[in-house]
Amino acid sequence: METAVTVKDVTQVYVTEERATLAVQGIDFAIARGEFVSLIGPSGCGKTTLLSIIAGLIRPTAGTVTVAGKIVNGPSTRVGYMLQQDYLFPWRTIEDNACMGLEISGDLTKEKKQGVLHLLEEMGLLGFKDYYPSQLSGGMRQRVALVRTLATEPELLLLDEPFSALDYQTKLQLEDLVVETLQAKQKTALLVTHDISEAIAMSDRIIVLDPNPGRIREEFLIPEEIRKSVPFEARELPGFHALFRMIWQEFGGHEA
Ligand SMILES: Nc1ncnc2c1ncn2[C@@H]1O[C@H](COP(=O)(O)OP(=O)(O)OP(=O)(O)O)[C@@H](O)[C@H]1O
Repeated sequence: METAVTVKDVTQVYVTEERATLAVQGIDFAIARGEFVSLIGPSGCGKTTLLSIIAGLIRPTAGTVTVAGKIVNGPSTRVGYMLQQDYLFPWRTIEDNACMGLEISGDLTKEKKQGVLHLLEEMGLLGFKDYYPSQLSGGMRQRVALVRTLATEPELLLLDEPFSALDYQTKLQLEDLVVETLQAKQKTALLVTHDISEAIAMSDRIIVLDPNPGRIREEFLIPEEIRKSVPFEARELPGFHALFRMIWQEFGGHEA
């Protein structure tokens, strides 16, 4: 299987005037092309730190990351980032917001713009292309953020709790849409979430981190019957509940 991402012996120490914090230590994992991996673990175990390192936003104190065989040493269009907040510009239309990533990378050709319109259509947003963000619901705005992220055709999508600000029903709908879209486009994804159900329903594999310092504690491979179902239906399978209980017990029934 082709490797899309390698994280090799990554350690991050944050140094401030008051203290040095060992945020993550000796993190090693790889993600295959087209694989969907979730990172879960207690607050402060270094999930966002790891995503920021993989995105090239911060340089690790030690270790290396590669995406599509190239060492990450700064932000690049090979990596797309989707966050809890949509960060749409209120004064730009939906179409113009969706084109932002391409505009910033100086890549907004006629064909690429056509691609954005196609993505908006796939997300059921084409009829809203001339609207402004304030005229859309939270779920629709997150779909625009997804279009903006996919428009630059990244090799890897980093998803940092992109559904946590949405109501439960919208969150379930968006989970299905994201999984179906990423599978159809054979995209590689790394999701950070506090929601164990979301991680099981969406992923091929879950990496559990321990805090102080952040280290890999355990990995769970998601059984095929769950992987083959869309997240909403996966939640109904008996194997889903067994896995949920197992991971829940790993956390001692505490917050993930
Ligand atoms: N810029 C920074 N400067 C100093 N310390 C930091 C910085 N960013 C994170 N940390 C520390 O590094 C550790 C890991 O933080 P990080 O935000 O990566 O964890 P997390 O697992 O994403 O947390 P949460 O689930 O609460 O979002 C924490 O102890 C945090 O206080």
